[in-house]
Amino acid sequence: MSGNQDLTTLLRARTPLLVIESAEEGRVIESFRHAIAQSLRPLFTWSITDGLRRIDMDDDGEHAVPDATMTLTSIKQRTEAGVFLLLDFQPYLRYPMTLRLLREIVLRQAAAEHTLVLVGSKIELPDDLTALATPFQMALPDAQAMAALVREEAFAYSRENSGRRVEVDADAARTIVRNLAGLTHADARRIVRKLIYADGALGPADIPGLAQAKFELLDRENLLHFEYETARFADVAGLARLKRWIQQREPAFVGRKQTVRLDPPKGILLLGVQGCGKSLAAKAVAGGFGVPLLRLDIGTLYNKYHGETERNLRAALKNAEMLSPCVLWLDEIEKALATEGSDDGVSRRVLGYLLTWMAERKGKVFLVATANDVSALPAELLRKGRFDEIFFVDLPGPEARAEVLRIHLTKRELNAADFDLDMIVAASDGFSGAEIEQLVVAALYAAAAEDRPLDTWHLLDEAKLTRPLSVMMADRVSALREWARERTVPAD
Ligand SMILES: Nc1ncnc2c1ncn2[C@@H]1O[C@H](COP(=O)(O)OP(=O)(O)OP(=O)(O)O)[C@@H](O)[C@H]1O
Repeated sequence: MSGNQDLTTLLRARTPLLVIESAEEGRVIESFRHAIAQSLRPLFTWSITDGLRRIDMDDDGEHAVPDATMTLTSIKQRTEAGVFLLLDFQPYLRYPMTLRLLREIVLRQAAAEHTLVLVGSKIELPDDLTALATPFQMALPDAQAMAALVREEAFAYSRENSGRRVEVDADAARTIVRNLAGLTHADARRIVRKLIYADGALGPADIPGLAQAKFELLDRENLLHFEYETARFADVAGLARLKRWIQQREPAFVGRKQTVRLDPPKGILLLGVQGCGKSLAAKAVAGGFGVPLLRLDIGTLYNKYHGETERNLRAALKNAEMLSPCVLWLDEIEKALATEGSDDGVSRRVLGYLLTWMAERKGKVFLVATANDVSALPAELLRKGRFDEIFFVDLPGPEARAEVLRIHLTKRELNAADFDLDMIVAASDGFSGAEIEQLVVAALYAAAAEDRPLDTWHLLDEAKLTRPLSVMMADRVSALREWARERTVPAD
């Protein structure tokens, strides 16, 4: 359960034991102060430092000593039913006497209908108590509360800086408020303060920093990778159709106002020959949408957390939703989802969960799955409607090869016009983008060894020495192309 309304209901119902996992103790206490007004019961807090204190009215100064057992005994003896917030009580849950007293109070073996509330960042109950406890989740702040929090922080900055006003870009501020969703008050406040105090302004330049800070807060278990480097489409040679597809969908994905209502795009599968730019394209999709890129390596989830794959997948996808709008990249999806083999049905359950999530996800999470080996991909994943489109990323044709050369020469501060690109393009037939890049890298070493500037001949010599994958694994590549012809759309 969550929300202040629900809390009032739980107190009215005289729920005997509530468990609240939250690091925001102050907010929990405040919520109870509000909720208690209608329940007509006295409200107490207990902590090891202050003992038991009444907080809904002036304290009577009659504090029980901080000892946990004595406190519970005194609660048990009270005839007037009260609500008791036990702060950081976890360490005492290992003592038999404490547990017995808790159970007696909760089971109303005492006369009064008390409500005990365990509050702490992490609370693990013994089985006996779990059955008697009601977990309660504090409501996260809504957009209105986030906007108020941003205003408060801007005001605080101004007060501390001799009245200097924070420069606020209205559009960026709206995006910031939207992107704070999913954070607690304390975390959101920390981030906003950092953004404001960095330069006394809130503007578009703060949005990537916000995504990164939010990622660091949410993905504490390192289930996802935040890809700091997203590519620009200009860094990717070829793939014209894929680029056009993304550009057409960008307004609908980011939610820009349009005359016609378009369904937001959900995701694509990039299948293709190794080294032809699938990973690069995934990065460029995030760059094209102007949102962060998160990579989920399902294969690592299996190895890293043996026996907890499904729980972690669920947590990773939830984190991605909290970080939306974003692109979620599932790399080498076939390795994780191959349902043949003996892993006790884990991959089948993982696939099932992923398919359900794809169909029902709420946040703006655009999925980019990449795969090399179609034979290992489960048929369910390829069924119509799962992805918006399945693109095939083939070996680059002559024009795309020239572009790959231009991109990688320019990256190394060389002028592509100084080279005979036509000759190199002809000599690199069947090369992948990665192999062409390697050509440039190796030729540069050869030129450096001769102490001469790089020229066309260095590149041609290296091309002669290269045996591309498409030759070494000709059968596999042609089988993949054959398969793709009928079932996919060419990315170029
Ligand atoms: N179309 C391209 N344009 C520019 N560079 C490219 C292109 N294709 C590949 N490259 C270069 O090759 C590198 C490796 O390519 P990338 O990892 O994107 O291929 P991939 O298809 O994902 O390969 P794999 O299936 O092995 O993961 C890229 O980082 C980039 O430098």
